[in-house]
Amino acid sequence: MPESLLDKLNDEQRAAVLTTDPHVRIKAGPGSGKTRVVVARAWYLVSQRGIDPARILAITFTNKAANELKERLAAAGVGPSEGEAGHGGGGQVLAKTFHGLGCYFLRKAASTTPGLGINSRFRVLDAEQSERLIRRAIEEVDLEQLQAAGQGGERDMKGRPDGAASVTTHGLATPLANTDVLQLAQRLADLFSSVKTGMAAIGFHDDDRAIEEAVKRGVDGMDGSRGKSLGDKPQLPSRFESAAVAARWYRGMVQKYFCMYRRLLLRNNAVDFSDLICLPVRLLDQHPELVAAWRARFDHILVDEFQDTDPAQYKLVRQLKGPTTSLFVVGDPDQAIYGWRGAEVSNMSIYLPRDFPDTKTHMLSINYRSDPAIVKAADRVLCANGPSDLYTPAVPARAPAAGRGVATTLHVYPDHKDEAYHIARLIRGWMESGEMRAETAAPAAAAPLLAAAAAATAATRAAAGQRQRSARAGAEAAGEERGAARQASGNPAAAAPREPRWREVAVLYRNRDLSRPLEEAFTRSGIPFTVVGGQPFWQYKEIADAVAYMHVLLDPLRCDVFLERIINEPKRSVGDKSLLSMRDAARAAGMPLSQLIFGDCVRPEGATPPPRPPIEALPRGPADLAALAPGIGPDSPLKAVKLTKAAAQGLQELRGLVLFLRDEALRGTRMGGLLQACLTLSGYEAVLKALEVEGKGRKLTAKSKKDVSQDASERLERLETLTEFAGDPDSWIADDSFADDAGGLAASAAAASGSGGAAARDAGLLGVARFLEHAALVTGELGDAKGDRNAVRLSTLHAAKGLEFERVFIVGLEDSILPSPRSPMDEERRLFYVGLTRAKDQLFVSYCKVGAL
Ligand SMILES: Nc1ncnc2c1ncn2[C@@H]1O[C@H](COP(=O)(O)OP(=O)(O)OP(=O)(O)O)[C@@H](O)[C@H]1O
Repeated sequence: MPESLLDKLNDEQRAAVLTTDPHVRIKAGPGSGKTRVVVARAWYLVSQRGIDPARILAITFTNKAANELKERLAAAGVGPSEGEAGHGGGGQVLAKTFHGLGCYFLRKAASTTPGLGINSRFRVLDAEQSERLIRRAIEEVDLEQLQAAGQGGERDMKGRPDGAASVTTHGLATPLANTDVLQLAQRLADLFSSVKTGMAAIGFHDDDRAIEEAVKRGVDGMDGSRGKSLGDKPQLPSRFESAAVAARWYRGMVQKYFCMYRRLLLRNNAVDFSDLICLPVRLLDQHPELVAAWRARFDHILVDEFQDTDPAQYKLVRQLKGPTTSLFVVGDPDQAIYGWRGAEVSNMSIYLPRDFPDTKTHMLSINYRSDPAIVKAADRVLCANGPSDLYTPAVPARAPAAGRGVATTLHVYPDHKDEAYHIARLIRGWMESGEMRAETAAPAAAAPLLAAAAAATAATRAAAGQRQRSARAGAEAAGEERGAARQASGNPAAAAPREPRWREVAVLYRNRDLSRPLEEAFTRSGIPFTVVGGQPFWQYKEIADAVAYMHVLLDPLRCDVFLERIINEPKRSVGDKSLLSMRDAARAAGMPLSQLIFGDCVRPEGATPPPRPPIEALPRGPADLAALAPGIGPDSPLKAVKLTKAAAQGLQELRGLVLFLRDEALRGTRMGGLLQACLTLSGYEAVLKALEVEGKGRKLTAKSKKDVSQDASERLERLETLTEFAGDPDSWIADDSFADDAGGLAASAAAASGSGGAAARDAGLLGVARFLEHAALVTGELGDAKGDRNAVRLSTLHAAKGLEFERVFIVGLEDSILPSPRSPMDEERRLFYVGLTRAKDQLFVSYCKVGAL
């Protein structure tokens, strides 16, 4: 393989790979072999130029791309072999996403750099967790303002005067319902991210002036270029005399929320996704010794999908790049589709050649993927964006496909239901006619497997909430397979059907809403499908709850955002009123809520836990837990909190649970075991099991058609998937940032394993920390957990980036949908271009006369 790697490149690709220029920019059109070039470059540097692999840093945009890169490097002999931790030590290329790299950097830096406010066991909050914390920040600011205004008395859950949720500022009270807090938090999440990125990019990190300025820029940026307006913001007081005053007020509030949010992050020993880039940038700005150490580490930095970098990411690359480090970036400005989240295509088109004037540009223009008609159609869409320096017309490598019909067609339908129905019919037709079936018949023994595959597809669909219907459809599909096979021949050996290639078909759309009619039509037609970019697995409530329990277990004294999530989940009588009283007590005592609750009962990290009780004394459920924790001491501020008897009992059970599980972790119990024990002992599983039995025939809500029992069994299924996953560390430890420096966790895990032996990689608190890091870093990318099922892909255009399919449908080409009025037209064209160029053989684009769903 290694010798032939260069032989597999075309002239353009080879010239790029073999370059000796220090700064190289590769403009790679769709289907032109970007990944092939990055892999070949790393291989070439190591095997032909004798570079130590550990002196190469490869940065990708998604975990999927990072994994693919690592696999291909391993296959080419320059990556970690199977089972090895890919941490870049021991002569391995360090291949990370930007966020993975930031996390790796911060874990190392947090233990040696004072003043960061987090330790090296910091946790990474995913988008949903950050939003939760922002909601808490809004509530805290609100409360501070109320207290400053001298308003007390009865309060609701958020500490506001009962029944009158309000944001009070400068004497102006504005009704702000809980739904508005939710909305505001969503908007602030985007805004805070752009504020942080802005501050990092210009090198202002901490002082109030810098924050004020960055907030102003962020707010103004949202108003203009991102298509949102101040008027969009929830419940702006109507009595401001002018828009300018309203804007000033809003900025002032945003700044307060921002500062409070940062305080809460530290209190939770947490960073959010933007921090993973912005904190390393800040540390490198402020600590020249870190810059020197990191720059000395790499001779070569390779960056994939460079067009999607934001200003802070680009700055990080420059900070890590020493004067003699070579920079090799690959990207396609014509596929830049993330402007809405801060990506700057100018990093590739303008700033790189400006910052490194000797930058050499290579063009990869040969498209190996698509039929020439598709290449031509896509190019025409792009040309409408006007001239660009880095544009070269794509050259199709393939000849037009013979006998496959027209490569590109436009369809018009009356409405989206009809559109979905016709697409389903077409796809079924292809499979039934044998046109899209595997070339060779599956071996006879595989027939049951085929049925299993169809049923498995249906079962996976169940995870998205359509279990019974899909299962029926899957079973029908499988039945049809068997029927067709029986008919085909009386010979049992020849009865094996050729497998339909469902996975080679994709339906792409601009908005997620458009998947609904498609899902319905496909379910009715028995077409196995998977929704990419649907609800990510990690964001299902029960999964997020289980993860929150593990966070509490890992760091029980700094975990408020997770503790509040599970304090009454499952119900243990610790309701809103109790929580509010405890929050007050914690505030008065100047400590986090988590410390108030667990401060006197959990053992610190390095402590030796008592021996495990004999089997008969082990707890079996919530009722056994209370006795495990010591009673609340007379000096504890918790003692003064007035709780009902039931709430006090519930709290004591939670204390017992956390103490027990943490002791188990300190004894070296492995991650999968801890998770299972938590779900059993907390009663979480039992509650769902009871609902599964008792909820038959009851609807979840008046509106929802879903049955309580069905919902419970789907949740249980997902929890089962999670525990299985947790019990298989190879699937989540490959690339964690604890590899070199576990901040004491490795030592405690080793100690826990006893007799000086090496602890399992997933043992104890280190195992928990590794698991949680994986969960946080992949959380946004897991719409379609594995992506390897044989099913039609339903996907947003954004989520289809980097993928390819034989036949692609792009639906909903209507003015209000694609192009979206909320995004600049040139970016919408690029998005369309990305969609078009996913197709290898056939492309179907459609719009409806009545666009509304
Ligand atoms: N030199 C080559 N000879 C033959 N096939 C090639 C060559 N280079 C790339 N390919 C094939 O072209 C296809 C597209 O490559 P790849 O997926 O790397 O494209 P890409 O540049 O990442 O595309 P996009 O940006 O559209 O996602 C792959 O199937 C790949 O194997």
